[in-house]
Amino acid sequence: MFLLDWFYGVLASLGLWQKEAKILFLGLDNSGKTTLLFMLKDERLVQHQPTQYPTSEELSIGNIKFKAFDLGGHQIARRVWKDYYAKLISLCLQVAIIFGYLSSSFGFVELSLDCNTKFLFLPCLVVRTSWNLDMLTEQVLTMFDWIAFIIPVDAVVYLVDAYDKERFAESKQELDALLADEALANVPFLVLGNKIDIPYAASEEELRYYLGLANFTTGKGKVNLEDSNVRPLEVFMCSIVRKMGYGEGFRWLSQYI
Ligand SMILES: Nc1nc2c(ncn2[C@@H]2O[C@H](COP(=O)(O)OP(=O)(O)OP(=O)(O)O)[C@@H](O)[C@H]2O)c(=O)[nH]1
Ligand SMILES: [Mg+2]
Repeated sequence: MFLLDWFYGVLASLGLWQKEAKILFLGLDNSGKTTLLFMLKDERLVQHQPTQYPTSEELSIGNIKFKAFDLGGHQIARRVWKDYYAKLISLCLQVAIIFGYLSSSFGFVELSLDCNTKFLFLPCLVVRTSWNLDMLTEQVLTMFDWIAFIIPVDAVVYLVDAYDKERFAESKQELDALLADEALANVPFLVLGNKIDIPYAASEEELRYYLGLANFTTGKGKVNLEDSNVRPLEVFMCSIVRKMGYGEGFRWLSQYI
């Protein structure tokens, strides 16, 4: 009961109570994505190795669902960011191959189709002879993973290490690419300037300036953007290790999810 109250408290305080959301945590390596994910999950500070593979955490109690995807921020991981919000074509191929495998396994192709159509199913027949049951199971599981991933993204939380000024240009480049991507058009962006506990970390104004967001943020507090066709975008400064700042950011974000 205590645990339930606690979870309810954390999610309610972040404005995520009774919401079902898919949120991507993006940002350069070392910006604090995994630290934030686990802070939200366990309210504990844990030292993590750099994330090598995409991970997701789902907090679900009653009708609260909050699924966060941490895709890692190093160079190679960044290449798959796009995959995780636009895997539709690959998924269609995957479904076609599995359908082909199953239909050819049941003799459907041999029995009911004419010669020309059978030719189209040739790749499926090749797959059938080269796959075993384990491979099929693996493909089906992968397919379910992908289905989870292509469910449209509700929000992006983009983390920036506010102390690492030398990497602001690199971070801006990645952020610009995300903001320009059609697949994420109109998706709300919460930009978190993290690590403000470190002396000489950038101020909010500096960060807005270096990320080129000075004239693009849409306003803190309750701002109704429903009819304006403007993407909600705002910068909040935070320190995950001190548990400060990101709560306001999530509360702001929750009004657009
Ligand atoms: N001082 C300070 N350090 C932080 C803060 N948040 C995270 N860190 C540290 O920053 C480092 C990187 O944190 P991670 O959460 O692993 O970063 P990441 O974005 O997941 O990095 P990749 O997995 O490589 O993409 C760790 O040493 C954290 O302890 C913060 O608020 N303040
Ligand atoms: Mg990580």
